[in-house]
Amino acid sequence: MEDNNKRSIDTTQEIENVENNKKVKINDEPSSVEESSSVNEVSMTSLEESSSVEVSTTNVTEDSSTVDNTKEETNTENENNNNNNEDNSSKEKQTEFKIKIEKLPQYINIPDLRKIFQKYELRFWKCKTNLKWDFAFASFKSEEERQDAIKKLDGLRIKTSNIHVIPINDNKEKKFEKRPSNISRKGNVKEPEPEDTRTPNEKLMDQVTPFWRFEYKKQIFKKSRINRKVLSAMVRNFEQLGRYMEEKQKSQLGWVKEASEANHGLICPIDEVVKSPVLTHYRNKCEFTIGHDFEGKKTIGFLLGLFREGITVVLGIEDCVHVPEKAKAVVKHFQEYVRNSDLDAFNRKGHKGFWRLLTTRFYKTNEDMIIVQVHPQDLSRERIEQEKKNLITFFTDLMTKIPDLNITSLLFQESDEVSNGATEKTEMEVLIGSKYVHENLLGINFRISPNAFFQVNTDATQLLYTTIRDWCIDSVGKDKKIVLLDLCCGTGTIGICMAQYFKRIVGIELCEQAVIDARYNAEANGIKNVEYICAKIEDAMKGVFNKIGRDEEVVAVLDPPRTGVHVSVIQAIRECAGLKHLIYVSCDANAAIQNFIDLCRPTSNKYKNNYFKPVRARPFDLFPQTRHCELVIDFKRD
Ligand SMILES: C[S@@+](CC[C@H](N)C(=O)[O-])C[C@H]1O[C@@H](n2cnc3c(N)ncnc32)[C@H](O)[C@@H]1O
Repeated sequence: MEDNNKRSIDTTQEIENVENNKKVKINDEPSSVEESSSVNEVSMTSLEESSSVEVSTTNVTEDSSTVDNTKEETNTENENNNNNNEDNSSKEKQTEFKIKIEKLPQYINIPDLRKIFQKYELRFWKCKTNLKWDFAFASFKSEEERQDAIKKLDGLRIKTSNIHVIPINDNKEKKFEKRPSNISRKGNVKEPEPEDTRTPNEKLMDQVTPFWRFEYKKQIFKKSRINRKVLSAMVRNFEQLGRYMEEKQKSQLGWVKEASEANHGLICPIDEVVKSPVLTHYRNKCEFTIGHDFEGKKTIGFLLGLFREGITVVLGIEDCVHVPEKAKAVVKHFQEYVRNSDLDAFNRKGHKGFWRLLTTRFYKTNEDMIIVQVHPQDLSRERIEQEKKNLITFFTDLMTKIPDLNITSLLFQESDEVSNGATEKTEMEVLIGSKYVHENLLGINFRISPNAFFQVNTDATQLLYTTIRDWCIDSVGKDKKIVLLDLCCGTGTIGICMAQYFKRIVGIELCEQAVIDARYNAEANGIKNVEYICAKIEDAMKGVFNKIGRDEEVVAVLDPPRTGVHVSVIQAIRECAGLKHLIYVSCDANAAIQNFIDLCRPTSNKYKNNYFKPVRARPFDLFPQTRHCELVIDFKRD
C-alpha cells in the first residue's frame, strides 16, 4: 500500500534578478513533507504552485493558538569551519549581522532559501522563517557578508514577488541567546509544570483515549470546535492564497468571502456532531501488543509512549474505556497463558521473544476472530507446530470460560518484521474455523478478511453511511441514471450499502485482497450493478470516465486513509469534468485539509477544470473518548 504520508515537493522555481536582469533556475531534489515538517506537521504542494499553496497544521485543535511552524536553522558547516579554534562560550559571543527578507512568496522554507543563497555565493550563519510568513531573517558573521547579501538579493524576483532586503538589528552586541526554558516566546515567565502525579494506567488512558476524563457533552463540544477550526482555516488559506495570485485566478476565489460571511467565518455550514450511539467498549477491532510491563512481567496491552522515544513498556488494558469487555477477558486469560509459557514476549530491543501481537475482531453477528502473531526466532518447525496445537486447545477451552465468546476464526501468523503491528507480508494460517468473519451494516452482510479495513464502531458507522447515502441520493433524485464512484472502496461497504439507488457502482481500490472481498460481498448480497477495479484512483479515473454513457451522471464518494490522498488523486478527480458532486469522508480533517484546498483552488495547469466548493459538512463521532472524529464534506462544482 502506498505511503500517503509522503507528498513530494517539487521545488523547481524560477528566480529572476530584476535589477541585473539575471535569470536563475534552481532544481531541488524532491523532498518529503516528513522532512520539511517541524513540530507541527506541515503539508505543502509544489512550489511551482507556490502562489496557490496552502499550509495545514495537523493540530488545529483547541490548542491551535500555539501552533507554530517557525523554523530556525544554524549553518553548522559554517559554524564548524569558523569555530575550529573556538570553544562554545566564544561561539555564544559571536556578533550577528542580520537582514530581513521581505515580500517572500509564501511557503519558501529554509532549504529553498539556502539554495537561493548558494546561487549567489552567499552563506547565511543563521536563518529563521515560518511557512506562514512572507518574510525571513538571516544573519551573517560580518558586515561585509551582510552588505554582499543585500546587494545581491534586494530586488530579486522570486516567482511573482520582488523581494526586499533590509539590514536590521544594528546593535552588534545583540546575540542569538538561547531562551531559558521558563521564559515563553513572548518573554513572559512561565508557570512551572505541575508534577505529573498520574498513575501509569492513567497515562496510558490519556494516550489512547485522551478525552476519557471529559463528559460526553464536552467531548462533542471539543470535536465540534476542532472541525470548525478546519473549516475556518480553509477560509484563511484561501485568503492567503489570493494574495499571491494573478487577478484572473484571484477572481475564482470570490465565493470564499461570500461563503465565509454567510457561515460566520467558515467555508461552509457545518451540522452538529452526530453522536455515537455507544460511548464505551465500542471498538470491534483491537490490536494488543505482547511485551513486558515495568517489572519485566509478560503483559498484553498497549505500549505506553512511543518506541522511538525509547519506551517499550506494555501496560494492561483493564481501565481502557473503548475496549470491549469480551476482548478484555480474552486478554486476561491469554496473558496468563503467555506468562505460563516458556517462550518469552517479543522485545523490539534486540528482537528477541516469541509472542508478539493479539488481535481481536468481534462483531455483532457474534462471529469472533482472534489473530495471534509470533516471531519464529530460531525455533524448530516441530516446536512451532506444537505451539499451534496448544493454541487451538487453549482457545477452544476459553469459549467455555467466556460464555459470549464465539471464535469462528482463529488465525496464526509468523512475522520476523522489525516493527510491531499487523503485517500483510506473511500468510495467516487458519487454526479454528474460517479465514473470515462477517458484520452487518444497514441490513447488508459483509465478509471481512483478517487485514481488511472495516470501521471500528459499527453502530456509529451506520449513521455515517446513512448520511452519505442521503447526500448521494440528493443528487440522484428518483433518476436512476446516476453512476456512483466508490473511491478508496476497500471491501465495498459504502457502494454496496447504496447500490439500489444507483444505475451502477464503480469501486476503485488499490488493495487486492480488499477488492476480492468487495466482489465477494456484492455477489453474496445479490448485488449485480457493481464493478470493482483494483488500481490507484489516479491511474484508473480517466478510463472509468471514458466509459460513462452520455445519458449517465456521476457522483463520487472518496473515503481515503487518515492522511488523505496524494495530490495526484485530487488532480485526477478535477480532470474528470463530468464529475460535479463529490462527498469526501475524512477521519482526520486536519490531515486532509490539503486535499480540501486542492479540490477548491482556482483552475491552473496543475488543477484542471472548474473548482469544487464545499456546500455542507457533518461530523460524526466514530471514536468516543478520543480526539478523532469523522468529517463528511459535500463538494459540488458547476
Ligand atoms: C479508510 S479505507 C476506506 C475503505 C472503505 N471505503 C470502507 O469504508 O470500508 C481507505 C482505503 O483507501 C485505499 N487507497 C488509498 N489510496 C488509494 C489510491 N490512491 N487509490 C485507490 N485506493 C486507495 C486503501 O487501500 C484503503 O483500503
